[in-house]
Amino acid sequence: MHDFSWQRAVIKVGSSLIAPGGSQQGCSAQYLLPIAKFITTALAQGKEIILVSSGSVAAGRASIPIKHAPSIAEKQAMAAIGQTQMMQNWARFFDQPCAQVLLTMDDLHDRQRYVNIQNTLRELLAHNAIPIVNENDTVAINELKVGDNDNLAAYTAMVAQADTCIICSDIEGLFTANPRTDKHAELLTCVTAITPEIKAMAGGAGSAVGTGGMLTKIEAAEKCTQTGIQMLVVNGQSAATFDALAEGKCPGTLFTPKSGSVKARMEWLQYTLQSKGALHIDTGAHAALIHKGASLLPIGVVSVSGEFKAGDAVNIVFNDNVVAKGLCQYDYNEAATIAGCKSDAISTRLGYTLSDVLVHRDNLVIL
Ligand SMILES: Nc1ncnc2c1ncn2[C@@H]1O[C@H](COP(=O)(O)OP(=O)(O)O)[C@@H](O)[C@H]1O
Ligand SMILES: N[C@@H](CCC(=O)OP(=O)(O)O)C(=O)O
Repeated sequence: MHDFSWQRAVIKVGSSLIAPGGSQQGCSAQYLLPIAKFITTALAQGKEIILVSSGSVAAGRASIPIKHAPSIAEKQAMAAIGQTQMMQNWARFFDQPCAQVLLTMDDLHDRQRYVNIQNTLRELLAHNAIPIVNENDTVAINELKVGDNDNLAAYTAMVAQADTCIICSDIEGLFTANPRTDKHAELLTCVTAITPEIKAMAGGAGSAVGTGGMLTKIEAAEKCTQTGIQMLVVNGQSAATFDALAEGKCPGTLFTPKSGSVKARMEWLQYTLQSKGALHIDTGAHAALIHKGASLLPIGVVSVSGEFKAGDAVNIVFNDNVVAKGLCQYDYNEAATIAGCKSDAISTRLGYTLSDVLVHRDNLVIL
């Protein structure tokens, strides 16, 4: 088993674990206790977790007993019923509040909404809530869908700036071929590059309730590892899996981040992304950014220039020198309105608060 360490993880739980009885029986707690115990212990150690939970359609299916293959509208109705059941199923395992976060691809594409999701997740983690993310199946049409929760977990890990994405499935990990159809298939314990050979190993879903099978897990691994996030595929049906994970061992397949990928993100921010404006800062803010590794608060900003939207890159300027670059949480008008004000006064000035900071440390590079 390969060792791994982590601080902020997305844990994705597939439909086969939420509704193991298939379409007849709906939600079940059968596999959730070891997962919940692992999460509770990790939270107590100061780690941070975001759940991506599938299962709304599979859970809701029991309440809409139809003999034919469900239409899109019928599936959306199943999701609407099953989503609340799935949330309740999780909630009974935690003392912490469980927070429902429903997303579509459209939300992830839109810069302002992307920043909003990021801020909400950050706030939920700061208040010890457990975000439980799923696709907003009741509203998403195919064109606006991520389509499967493996890729959704990868996107969530990116938005949440997690270092790890753990995919809990009904199988040990990635095998050289689908072990349900090939008895010679062998488990790969570590994948360091997503090559065409690796992609060719992946087949489709293994159960009636699963979506995408290993194919979508490989796509997710590609997204994660390219952005500096390690990804694991493990068997969520086995309690021993979570004992191993708690000891920092990967009992399934570990996909290691592409070398230089974290640096690449910063390089992208520094060199590729064009700055759309500037935040001019005072001495105190300059010292906080350079010496304390702090985020940029509005109180340290003396003036704002340029035309930018929330989520755009801006230069951070001190004494006419560009000292840093980062993604601004607010648009130009908002930033100009709150420049110089204390974070707790943002809502008085704007009528709302999107974030306490103008540029979060995670989205900032010192030049
Ligand atoms: N190369 C492979 N290695 C492991 N599993 C594979 C492979 N190719 C296809 N699969 C199938 O992928 C299934 C897991 O994906 P899926 O059915 O979508 O479940 P989940 O609900 O966990 O996402 C396995 O049960 C297995 O049948
Ligand atoms: N959003 C869907 C899950 C789609 C999905 O990817 O399912 P799975 O392959 O079980 O992770 C639902 O909640 O039913």
